[in-house]
Amino acid sequence: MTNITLRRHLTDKGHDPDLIFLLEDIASACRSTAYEVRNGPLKGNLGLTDSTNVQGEDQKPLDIIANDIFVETCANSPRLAALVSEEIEEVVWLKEPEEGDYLLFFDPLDGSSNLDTNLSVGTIFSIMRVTKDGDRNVLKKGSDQIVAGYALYGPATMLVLAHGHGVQSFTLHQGSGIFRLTHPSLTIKQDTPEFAINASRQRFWDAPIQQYVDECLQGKEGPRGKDFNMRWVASMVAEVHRILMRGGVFLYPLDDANRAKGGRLRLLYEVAPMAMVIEAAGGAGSTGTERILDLLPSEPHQRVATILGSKSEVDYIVDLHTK
Ligand SMILES: O=P(O)(O)OC[C@H]1O[C@](O)(COP(=O)(O)O)[C@@H](O)[C@@H]1O
Ligand SMILES: [Mg+2]
Ligand SMILES: [Mg+2]
Repeated sequence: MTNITLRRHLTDKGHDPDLIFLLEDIASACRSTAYEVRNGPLKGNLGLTDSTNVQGEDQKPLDIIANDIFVETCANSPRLAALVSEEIEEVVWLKEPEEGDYLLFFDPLDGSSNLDTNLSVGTIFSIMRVTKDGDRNVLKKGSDQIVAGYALYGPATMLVLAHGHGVQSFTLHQGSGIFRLTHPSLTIKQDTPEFAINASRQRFWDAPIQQYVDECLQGKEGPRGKDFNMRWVASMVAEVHRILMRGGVFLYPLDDANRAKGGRLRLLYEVAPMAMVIEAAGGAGSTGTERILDLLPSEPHQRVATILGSKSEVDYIVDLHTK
């Protein structure tokens, strides 16, 4: 562990004090969420609530608790103009937007189907800027993000950030509650023998995904000439973190069962932030036909096909789509 705290790191990189203020609020919300997740079974916060979110998905008590923590903790950030959350249907405007103000996008609890089984979950977030006074447009490209990252609530709580200076990971020190820099420069291996996909959906996949997985499963005897390993945690934060640590590719493609909805994962607060982290670490993110960071959303909760991870593997899957 180094002695470099999150605040010191952000200050050393010369960020605007209002942005540091907002990032410290986000870190504080992640710390509180980690506490609630750890104590979920003791506080009776597992299982389901009676409510569903805007996407028609069942909400868990901790989805709502984490969302409330983020709204309460970040709403007073001086230059934060609006919040877009997976758990809130409408954009929450906090002030009249002025040029240079911030927009915060977040998935308060990602992978929440893992809560009842005590597996890793996380929070995903992204920050963009208001480009002119009075502009209430939150539908911006991923390439407009100025900071993106996630918190992983695993055996250790980690905060991973991409903010124009590579990718770093900070680990929450349980005693002091301070996030300390533990991984100063994360890069993703270009090549990987590991893929992640929910294989129970195989009958719905399009031909390029069928071919890709089929070739991986053939191993050394197949056209790829090497054996592949497979993992599926069903928690995107956990999968992306594994990919940052040891390489790999994550797929949640468009398929016959999710095509009408546009895919499974949400662009603005799940996929675009992860694509920014992955690209900043040297990886790639694509829908199969387009770079994720180039997509212009048409609504705040838009879903998108997702292929993220080691660059040569993502490129290989994109090639299969163009053939
Ligand atoms: O249950 P499935 O279909 O495997 O989907 C798992 C995916 O859904 C997610 O849980 C969606 O996120 P939420 O938990 O925020 O709804 C991802 O983290 C994960 O990759
Ligand atoms: Mg999610
Ligand atoms: Mg969620």
